[in-house]
Amino acid sequence: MTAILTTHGLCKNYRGIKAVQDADLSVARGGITGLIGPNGSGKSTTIDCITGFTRPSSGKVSYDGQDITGSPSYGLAGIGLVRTFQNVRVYERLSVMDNLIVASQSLRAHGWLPLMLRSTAVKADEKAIMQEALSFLELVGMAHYAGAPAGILSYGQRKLVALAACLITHPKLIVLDEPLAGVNPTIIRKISGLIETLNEQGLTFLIVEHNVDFIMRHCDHVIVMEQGKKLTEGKPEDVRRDERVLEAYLGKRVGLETKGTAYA
Ligand SMILES: Nc1ncnc2c1ncn2[C@@H]1O[C@H](COP(=O)(O)OP(=O)(O)OP(=O)(O)O)[C@@H](O)[C@H]1O
Repeated sequence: MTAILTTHGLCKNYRGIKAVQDADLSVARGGITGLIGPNGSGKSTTIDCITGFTRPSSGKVSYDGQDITGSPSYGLAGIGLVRTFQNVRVYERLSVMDNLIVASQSLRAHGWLPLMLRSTAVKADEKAIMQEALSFLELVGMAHYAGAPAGILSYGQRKLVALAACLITHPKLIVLDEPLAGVNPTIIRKISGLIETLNEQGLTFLIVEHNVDFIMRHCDHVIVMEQGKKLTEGKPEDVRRDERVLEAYLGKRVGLETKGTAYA
């Protein structure tokens, strides 16, 4: 498989802290790549650099044949690179439907005059967006909340809406930052199923997640970070057995398969 995203020599320093050091990473187009590592190993900083939420200190990020190093996040959504957050973000006072419409509208440009006059093109566009938003809410199982304020949703439900808000931008690559953290087993199963279904439809995923069982089951490639550097990468079954990973991630005497997780 060819790479949709690569980093070369990626570094990010925060004053004295080398959060990411010389990381060469690759995400295969059409695959599900997992990024794991102990707390503080640089996973979040890496995806922040990739998705334009922080500027790398040095190194290069390439996506879909373009150099996107340091590009702001809002520009990246327009070329199909979007992400979710560990601390899920929704507009609490807007309805669930409007949350998706805002995500969609950020990519559409009608110009101020057609918008002010609510031209036929704008009205037709609005109707199409609403239909599309509803279909994505149905996909994530949240259509019955379409008219409800997003502020009433549980943490797990917000994660589903945030995923739908990504999908309405028609991404090629979605970066998921700890999609399972803090959600119940039912929503974990829902999110797992959605990732599989969307991937079968051609969507590429890069997933940062502490739930190692989930990563091993769903990813076709796993990258392991330790202390800001790439420790190793490979197929889940190889990474699972790698002594360096066991040592770095969990301590020498504990195998990855023995770590208890909420994943069912
Ligand atoms: N804004 C910041 N300012 C200073 N140091 C930071 C900042 N962000 C991250 N760091 C440091 O960079 C290192 C890597 O942090 P990062 O959050 O990327 O790790 P992580 O692997 O995502 O950890 P976790 O799994 O706990 O979320 C840590 O030592 C962290 O304290």
